[in-house]
Amino acid sequence: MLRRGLLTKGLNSTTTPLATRRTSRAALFSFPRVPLLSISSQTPRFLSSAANSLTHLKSQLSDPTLITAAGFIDNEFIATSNSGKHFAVYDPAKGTQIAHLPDMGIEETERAIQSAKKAFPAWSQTTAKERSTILRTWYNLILENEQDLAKIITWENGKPLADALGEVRYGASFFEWFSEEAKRLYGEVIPSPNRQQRMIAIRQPLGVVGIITPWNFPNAMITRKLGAALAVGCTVVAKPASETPLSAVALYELGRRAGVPKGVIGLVTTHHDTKAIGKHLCESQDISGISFTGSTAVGKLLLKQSADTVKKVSLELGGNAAFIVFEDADIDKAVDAAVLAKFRSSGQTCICVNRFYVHSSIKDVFGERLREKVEKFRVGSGMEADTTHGPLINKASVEKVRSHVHDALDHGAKLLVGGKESENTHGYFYPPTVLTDMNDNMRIATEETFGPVAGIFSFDTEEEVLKHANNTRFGLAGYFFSKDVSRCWRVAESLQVGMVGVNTGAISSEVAPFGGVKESGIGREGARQGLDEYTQYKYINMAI
Ligand SMILES: NC(=O)c1ccc[n+]([C@@H]2O[C@H](COP(=O)([O-])OP(=O)(O)OC[C@H]3O[C@@H](n4cnc5c(N)ncnc54)[C@H](O)[C@@H]3O)[C@@H](O)[C@H]2O)c1
Ligand SMILES: O=CCCC(=O)O
Repeated sequence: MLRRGLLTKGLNSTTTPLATRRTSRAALFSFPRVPLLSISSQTPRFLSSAANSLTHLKSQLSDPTLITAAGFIDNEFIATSNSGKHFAVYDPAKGTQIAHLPDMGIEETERAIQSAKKAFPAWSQTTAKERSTILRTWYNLILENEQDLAKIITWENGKPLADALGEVRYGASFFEWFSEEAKRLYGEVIPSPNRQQRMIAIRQPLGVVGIITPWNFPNAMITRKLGAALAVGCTVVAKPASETPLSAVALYELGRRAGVPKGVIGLVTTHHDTKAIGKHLCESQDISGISFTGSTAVGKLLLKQSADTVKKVSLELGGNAAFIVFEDADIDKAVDAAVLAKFRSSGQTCICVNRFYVHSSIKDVFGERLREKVEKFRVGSGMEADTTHGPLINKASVEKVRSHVHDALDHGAKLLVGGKESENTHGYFYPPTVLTDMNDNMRIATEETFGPVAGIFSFDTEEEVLKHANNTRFGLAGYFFSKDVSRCWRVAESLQVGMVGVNTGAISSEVAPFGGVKESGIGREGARQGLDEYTQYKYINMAI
């Protein structure tokens, strides 16, 4: 399952570091080694090492101009911050620095806001067809550059190249979808109760919106928001995660080429000033809406910070998905879906399963078949062709996953596979792990692990499992397997979540409303509902 420098102690131990054991293909993507230092200890020599890495990355692309270590304000790439500070971006498969981006602050954010504010009147008055054409052109450019965009995702996020390519296409699908939906922003003609009045409701763009995105889908989480915002005529100031800003910059370069007018899209890159910039976006009277994807804790903070200016806030937050396998399920299909729904992006998606509930009569066979599948995973650098699962994003993520596994074992869980880390890896890896005999006293029962750990709980009745599945403040996604049609309706309607997969582990699509209930969020992305987050109704009463 684990290989090269990642081999698990006790399974197949080795002392050779990953970096020295690359395949020839992977060697194409190896970077000069740069010592790990904290950002505050950066020196010019240090910056130049990262610049070398960046030059090396560029040389691997068909179009090197897609990578720029810069933010984007007023249609210009800005490579230095006002403070002169930079922050580092790491390759999570090696733990080495690959780029330094300008660590922007309030001043640059305000400049981006003012630029977007200035651009709003003209952009909001373009026709739907004009906006649609620009989005469609941008979509085509993304597909033309999909291989390069995928490499950039893998470099900074770590996911396997094939998954990164999947993300690029998924991300592009939001531009395609919203280029079409732009033309269908229909209002309503309301049958008037008064013969002397005619009533209509039109839909108008909010204005300038602030967008904050996470690192787990560095491309698609931006396009899902940008596509909808631009389609209705909003202008945008976006702040990508500091772990993965290069994907955002590459998208912006393609947006510039697609003809997005000056000021319509701004991009502020930051690490140190993340909190201050988030607060500034929320409190600015020139920002009319906030759209955030990330953790529930930060989402709550942004919601509070937006209260004083009464902003429309759209939140796509954390989850704690249950995956229920009833006694009448097709077990093989359930196991295949479990692999996808749990281990996609090494467990780092918001809709990843956090708790498996398997009927007690099939718990052992389900666990055994899942173990067999997981043992076949190939964990390693996302750049290597046979890698099925990449690293986690950073050290803190590995520590959280480790603590969840230790906590489960301390409370009586049994390890079916994984759980033992290599001492020889340079990146942020955790071995895909399956635990059984889980119980409610374990942290995994209530906290989102956001990593490659499947914990199997057992149950006996439908009533009991629904109670457990819904016993959480999260409500993003839920999955279940059953062949009983009545039960399928019953359970789908009873799960307290925004999205349900019935006999499937793959639910994401640009045409479907993505979002959660309870503390998993407010609002929907994708689908026609995705436009609602960026528009408001205006009622017009016309006396005749
Ligand atoms: N519901 C969804 O669609 C969805 C999608 C992806 C990720 N997520 C959730 O995101 C979490 C993982 O992502 P993460 O660790 O990057 O989340 P995070 O909340 O730490 O970061 C998300 C973004 O918010 C920024 N940020 C952090 N603190 C901030 C602050 N005080 N003010 C303003 N911005 C701030 C980060 O820089 C990043 O850009 C998980 O909980 C996952 O479930 C949800
Ligand atoms: O991580 C959250 C988004 C995942 C998806 O859109 O499928």
